[in-house]
Amino acid sequence: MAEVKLAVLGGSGAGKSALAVRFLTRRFIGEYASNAECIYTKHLCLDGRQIHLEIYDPCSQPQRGKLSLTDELHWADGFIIVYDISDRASFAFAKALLYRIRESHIGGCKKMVESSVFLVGNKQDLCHMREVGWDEGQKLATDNKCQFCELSAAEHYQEVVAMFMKVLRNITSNFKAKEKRRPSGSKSMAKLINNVFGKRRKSV
Ligand SMILES: Nc1nc2c(ncn2[C@@H]2O[C@H](COP(=O)(O)OP(=O)(O)OP(=O)(O)O)[C@@H](O)[C@H]2O)c(=O)[nH]1
Repeated sequence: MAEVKLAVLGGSGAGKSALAVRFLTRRFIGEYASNAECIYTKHLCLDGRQIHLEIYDPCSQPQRGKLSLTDELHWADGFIIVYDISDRASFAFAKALLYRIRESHIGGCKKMVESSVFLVGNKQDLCHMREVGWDEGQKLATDNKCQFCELSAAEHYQEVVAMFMKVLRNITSNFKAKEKRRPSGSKSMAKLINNVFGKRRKSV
């Protein structure tokens, strides 16, 4: 079973917990304890493939033992970067997070990292209090070559599921691409030995 680790990152109050819980339980819960980070786990079937999913939802309150951003970058296979369309500060925070992810693209090649990052403008239902335009979000995503959508964890269950499934598909296709790229050491070594000794044996 493929293990997928997804970090949902963003500014305080952007709706990280609301999005994760909405995806996992279909329910929108108004208030979450913001002093606890959690890792939700879920088994799901994606295109016929069993996935063991871990979703990391950090807490915004400074806390002893809390994962640092560097830890989060090393831990996750993919990222959902959330901002609140009615809060420009959360958009600035999302921009800084995207920069850090691009700069750190640990292990994976740049393209793979970009495809496993999804920028989400949450709280679209608060359009009367909008501070960040859709086009600003789209431009930030284009500049960072990642996917983008605006939605509302409060009102859009289907859109939330579709967004999570899209980023999970990208992550698992990255896994397959990495598998293909991995030089199968044993095979190439066996081939090398065979070529060397095989030839010699033949010539004897
Ligand atoms: N109107 C509206 N409110 C939302 C939406 N998503 C989350 N909220 C509210 O925004 C507040 C913060 O939501 P959380 O999910 O706790 O946000 P968070 O990013 O996990 O917050 P921290 O844990 O403090 O970092 C809560 O009061 C939610 O009810 C949404 O789509 N629309």
